[in-house]
Formats: sequence, structure tokens, C-alpha cells
Amino acid sequence: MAQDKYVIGLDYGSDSARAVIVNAFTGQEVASAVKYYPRWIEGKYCDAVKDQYRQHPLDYVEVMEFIVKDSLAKAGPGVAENVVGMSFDTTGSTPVFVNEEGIPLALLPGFEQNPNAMFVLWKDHTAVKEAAEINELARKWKIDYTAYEGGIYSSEWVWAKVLHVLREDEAVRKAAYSWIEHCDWMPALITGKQKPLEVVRSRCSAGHKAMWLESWGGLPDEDFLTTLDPLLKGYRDRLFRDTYTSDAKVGNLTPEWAQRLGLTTNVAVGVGAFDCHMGAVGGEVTPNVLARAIGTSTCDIMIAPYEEIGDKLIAGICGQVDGSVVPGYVGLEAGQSAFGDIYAWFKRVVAWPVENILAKTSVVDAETRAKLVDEVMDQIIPQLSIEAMKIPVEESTIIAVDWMNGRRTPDASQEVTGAIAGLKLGSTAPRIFRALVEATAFGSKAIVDRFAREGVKIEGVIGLGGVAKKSPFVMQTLADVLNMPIKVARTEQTCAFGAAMFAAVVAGVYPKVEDAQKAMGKGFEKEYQPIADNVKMYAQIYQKYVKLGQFTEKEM
Ligand SMILES: Nc1ncnc2c1ncn2[C@@H]1O[C@H](COP(=O)(O)OP(=O)(O)O)[C@@H](O)[C@H]1O
Ligand SMILES: O=C(CO)[C@H](O)[C@H](O)COP(=O)(O)O
Repeated sequence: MAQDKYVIGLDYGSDSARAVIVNAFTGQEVASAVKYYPRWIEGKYCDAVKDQYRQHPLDYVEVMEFIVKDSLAKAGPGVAENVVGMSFDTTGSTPVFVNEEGIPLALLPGFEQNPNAMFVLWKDHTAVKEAAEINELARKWKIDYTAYEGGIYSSEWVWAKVLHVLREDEAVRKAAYSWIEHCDWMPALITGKQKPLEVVRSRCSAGHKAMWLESWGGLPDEDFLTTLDPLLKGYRDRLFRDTYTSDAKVGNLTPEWAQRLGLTTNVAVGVGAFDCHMGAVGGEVTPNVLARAIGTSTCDIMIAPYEEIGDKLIAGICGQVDGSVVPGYVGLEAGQSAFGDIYAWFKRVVAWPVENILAKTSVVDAETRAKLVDEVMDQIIPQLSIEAMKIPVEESTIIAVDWMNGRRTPDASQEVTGAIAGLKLGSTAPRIFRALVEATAFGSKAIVDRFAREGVKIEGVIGLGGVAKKSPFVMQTLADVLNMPIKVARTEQTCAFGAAMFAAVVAGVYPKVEDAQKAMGKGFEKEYQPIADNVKMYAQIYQKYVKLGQFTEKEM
């Protein structure tokens, strides 16, 4: 019998990263490990009031070493030496400035504590002004470089972010040579191909976030960038012309990284991509099916055959890119800038006395106090869900809008804000929580409706990600609001699993990712069916959501 071969999929989410070791022949999950980013979880380098969210490169490196070694230890003997491939997915656009050697500036002396020298996380919205300038210039330019990115450039994306940091920070400006996305830096680091012009760049990040298009000759031309701001002079030449889909190999693990991770230099490392794109692959996406990674945010992915999409431009989404999901298809991306993050925000609001009064009380000893606080914090969302679920839909008289972190799709605007209306003295925490869950579902419906309006047929919905797994309440509400059945992917870590499928292709186990999907895929664990009575009621409540959104967009 042939020796088993193993692959590792690494998924870098907003708060934590996980590694999954998978048998490349059978798709059996052998072991996994997860770890929160240590500096991030302490709230370092972030300022929510300013919409500033930065992540230190050391968080990514330390977590990688831990999760790979921990999962290998759990896998037991005979696995490490037979790992043949490794691929990454990360959040995005999450770029960092690097020096000529490709080293993120925060790893250099003098920059260790400078948030501008760190990765600018996708949800950082400090570059709203720069995004508006990009949109204004693109409208007037001979080529509308935003055309394949839904027609609106967002402050979540790389050019807005790098321009903002260049303007804000003279020290970074002087030290910076180029920039790199998180999904490209991880493979570059461990294969020793870190120099900016040697980095094998992802089609997914370049196409969806950097206005890269093959037929334009790659990135927007120098003239466009320097008209935007002369500070961008020379960057285009210090970046890339070509990009690669995730079935391509970056290189092999270097001896140093093989040793640090407990693997061998036989490990082939694949081109990275964004979490939801690999998640869609792990969730076995097919044409006309919307795969939704539902976690902190949502990222909604579809794939379309060339002959179906042709030259059609889909307005108001986060881009359509050849090969960004499955090579050989156009990948379409949309999403909500906050989904589970809205529940997390409400949890922080209701938990204010827990974190600020209970956490300081002297009524109990320190150990008991810490346990109490932890237990209350952990139980808030699950308990609110249980209570909110008991409220009949017809009593859903509180209406909320889900733009607490801006609106990613349809029609990106990070300037819009969230809202809660219809409050009364009887509006309890579970009732408000229910309204927030409904608002996140209504935000999803706005996306589905936009795809339909643009002529993209959706025949099925797949749910993956933390919320899809953890919350039957949210998923049932979503099925009712969308009036569509939703299948939930069986694999525990669908994004990491998708990365593992790509790793199997990169390592030569399968010629195409579709073959890896067939052999390794685990199917679905559950299907939520819309409940007809709820569907009718939500169709009416949705109109109120739309009106409230129009009001806040205009007046707030
Ligand atoms: N029981 C729950 N019901 C609904 N949402 C939840 C629940 N538990 C956690 N969440 C939300 O899940 C989100 C994290 O999703 P997850 O997919 O695990 O992470 P990430 O988005 O970083 O990949 C958080 O925003 C959190 O508020
Ligand atoms: O915008 C993205 C991809 O284009 C982000 O990577 C994604 O939304 C991150 O979210 P999460 O933490 O929910 O996985």
C-alpha cells in the first residue's frame, strides 16, 4: 500500500490562526491546533474609536510555530516526515510595508512598536479619505481601475491603506521599499523568497484588492498612482507584474523553517489566498452556489464559468477575478464588514459592568473574580441567543441596520454607520440582540438581491465559518430572511481545509483542485430550510430595514 501523504492547511482569521493536518488521499483530518494572536488579543496597536486595527508580524510567526508543532504533536508518529504540502489563507486586504529584503518594518529596530510598521488588518478603516480619492480619480481616468472591483474602491483595500500610512508616518515612508499582503508574506517567509520582486504574488489579493488585471498589464499605471499622490512614485516597479493562482507552488520549506516547524524541506508551499476564497473551495463551492464564510465578517464567494460571465461587470461587489477561487473560473467576492463582530460589539456593550465593576470587586478573591468574569463573558452570546430565539418573529419590532463597521457590499462605503430604531422601555437585551441578528441577515439579503439584479443566478447557499457552525439561531434566521435553504459544510475548519486541498495540488497529489475537492471533500452536516410563515413576515420587515438604511446613509 502506498505510503500516506499529509498536507497542512493554515487559516489566519481576524483573531486567531489554525492549522489542520489532513491525509491528502482520503481527506481524513488527522489533527488540528488553534491559537489567538497574543499581542492582538491584548488589544495592542489598535484604537477602535479611530477604526485602527494593526497586527504585529511576530503574532503571525509565533502562532504559526505553535499551531504547526502542536498539531504535529497531536498527529503522532509517522506524520511529520510525510507532510508534502502546506498552503495558507489569511484575511485581506491586510498589507504591511517592507524593506528591500522584504522584511516587515515592525521587525526592524526602531519600528517594533510602531502600528504603521505593522500589518493593517482588513477591518482597519483609517484610509476612508484615501479610498474616496482613488474613486474620484478612477472616475476621471482613461481606464476605470475600479471596474473589476465592483466599481467602488474601499478603505479596506491595499492602495488606500498604503497611501494613508505613507502620508501619516515619515519614518515608515523613509524606511519602506515595497508592500506585501499577509497571504503572500507567509509563504514568502518560509520558502526564503521574501525579496519584493521575488515574492510569488497571489492572484486573489492582487485582483480583488490592488486593481490588478492581466489585460491592463498588471497594476494601475505609474501615472495614475503618482497623480493620486507623488508619494506612490516608484512603488509599481517595486511590486509585481505577474500573479499566480493557488494551485501554483511558491517553493519548498527552507532548511531553517523545516527545522523550526518540525517538518522536512520536501514540503511544497503553495500560493496563498484570502480566507473566504479557500473556505469556498473547502466548502466544495460550484457555479451558481453562494459560499458564505460567516464569522467576524461575512465574505461571500461565487465562481462563474467564463462563458457565463463574459464581459459583464458586476456593480457594487468586491470584485470579479479570473482564478481567485478555483483556477479556470471567475471568482466573485462580496461580503459584510461586520457580522459576528456586531454580536461581539453588543456583548461588550452589555458586559460593561462585568468588565469594569465585577472585574474589580473585592467581594470575592482574585481567582474567583477572574473565573466569574470569564464565565459571564463566555455565556453572553449563547444565552442571548437562547432567549432571543423564543421571541416570535411578529414581535420583531426593533429594526437595526448592520453597518456598525461600514458597508462592504452592496456598494462599499465605510462611512455609513449602524442604527437601532423602534426602542421602547420593554426592549430587553435579548430583543435588541434579536434585532441585530435580523439586521445581519437583512444585510446578507441585500447582497443576494444585488447578485440577482446583476444577473448572477444563485441556486444554493453554503454556510461556513464560526457562526455557521455555532449558531443554529443565526442560521435559521438567515434561511428565513433569504428564503433559501442553507447547507453547512461538515468540516470544522473549512477555510483551513480548503488550504489543505490546495496544498495537495501544489504537492502534486492531484492535478487540479476540483480533483482534490472530490477526493478530500467531506460534504455537509446540516441544511436549514426556510420556514414559510417567517419568510412572509421577514419580507415585510426587510422593507423597514431598507428605509432605515436609506435614512442613516443620508442623515447620519
Ligand atoms: N454562539 C455564537 N453565536 C453567534 N455568533 C457567535 C457565537 N460565538 C461566537 N460568535 C461570533 O463569531 C465570530 C468569530 O467567528 P470565527 O469564524 O470563529 O472567527 P474569524 O472570523 O476570526 O475567522 C465573532 O465575531 C463572534 O461574535
Ligand atoms: O475581507 C476579507 C476578504 O476579502 C477578510 O479576509 C475577511 O472578511 C476576514 O474576515 P473573518 O475574520 O470574518 O474571516
